[in-house]
Amino acid sequence: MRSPKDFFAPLAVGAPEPIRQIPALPSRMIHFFDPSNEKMAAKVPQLAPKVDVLLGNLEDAVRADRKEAAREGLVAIAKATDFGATQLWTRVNSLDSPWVLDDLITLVTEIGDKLDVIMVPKVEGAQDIHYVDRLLAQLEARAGLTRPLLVHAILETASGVANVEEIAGASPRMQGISLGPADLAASRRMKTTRVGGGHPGYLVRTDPVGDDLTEGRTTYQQDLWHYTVARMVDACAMHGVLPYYGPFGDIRDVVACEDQFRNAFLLGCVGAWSLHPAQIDIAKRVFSPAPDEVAWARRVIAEMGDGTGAVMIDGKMQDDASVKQCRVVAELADALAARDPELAAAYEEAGR
Ligand SMILES: CC(=O)SCCNC(=O)CCNC(=O)[C@H](O)C(C)(C)COP(=O)(O)OP(=O)(O)OC[C@H]1O[C@@H](n2cnc3c(N)ncnc32)[C@H](O)[C@@H]1OP(=O)(O)O
Ligand SMILES: CC(=O)C(=O)O
Ligand SMILES: [Mg+2]
Repeated sequence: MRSPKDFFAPLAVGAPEPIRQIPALPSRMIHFFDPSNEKMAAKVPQLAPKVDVLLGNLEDAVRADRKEAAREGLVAIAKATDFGATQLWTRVNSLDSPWVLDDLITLVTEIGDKLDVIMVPKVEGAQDIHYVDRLLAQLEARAGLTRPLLVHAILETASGVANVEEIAGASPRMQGISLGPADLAASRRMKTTRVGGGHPGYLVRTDPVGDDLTEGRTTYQQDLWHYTVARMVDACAMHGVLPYYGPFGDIRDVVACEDQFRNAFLLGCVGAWSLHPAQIDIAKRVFSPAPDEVAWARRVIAEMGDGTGAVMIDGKMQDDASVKQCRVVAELADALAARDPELAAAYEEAGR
């Protein structure tokens, strides 16, 4: 086991100092693109100002015979593009694949100064993060990087979920964790055939009235991902890293996508993946607190003064605990407004 003190020292001579706090940068949508797909790649410069995070995907959804092209495509795009305040992330291939070593060596060496976060798929436990942590330190030292790359784990195996707390705390590089519902469903041998979202068969039913077991019994669909998302949020909060909902594969169903993203937002997630341009605005809308909620939060904070004691506002009791929730909302709103002038104006207007 690593001593907590080791977290303050680089894992290779010449590597940058580990960071002590994960920056709370806006990351409402992690927008995936395949750098080997010319049509998608061509859209990157116009998408960059519209998203918080652009992610060049090298793993699943990139054909095996396009892996090298995707890696080289990402290097070329990163070198040629000014991303402004938008973060550039990548998802490398899984640690047991024939591609991941070259992914990491090439990307850190060629564009390590442009990349913010490396997403690692199919993380099973702290050992996977430790492996990546040391390798990144060696590569950073060799590339002369001055800023450490951060690591994001995808929670998409049964053992990953069982070990999520140790994964979240495995390295000072840990930036966040995303739910990976598709691989997770396969790993758990769930009987679904979808990428995220609900299932009409997963439900509860009200009791029968009299002897009729079929009529008049309302059913309520349940959320397949509630347990995992809630557990992931707790693990992330415990270790100061950020939780995300992952992908919603039914691109056409923008309504259910918004519902699933909102559940994750309310439970504590800071963002979700957008797989298609149609999902960008959904994530932006959902993961930006609503202007009336922000106005309310700011009002509670103002009326609570030093934040202690109890007051009544519009018939609702407020105390130290509710003001803390309001600060979460207000601080998120401030961070997003600093990046998004339209949102800043909407928050301003709602507060009048
Ligand atoms: C379980 C997981 O691992 S999820 C993560 C891995 N999966 C991914 O990354 C998937 C990324 N997305 C995609 O591959 C595509 O969006 C698909 C396959 C889902 C749909 O692609 P298409 O059938 O081309 O969608 P559609 O025809 O609606 O696309 C419209 C336009 O948007 C472009 N586009 C589609 N998705 C993206 C994207 N993610 N980023 C940028 N542009 C995109 C298309 O190239 C097309 O461009 P055009 O107008 O110049 O022809
Ligand atoms: C997100 C992802 O990789 C999955 O759902 O499998
Ligand atoms: Mg996966």
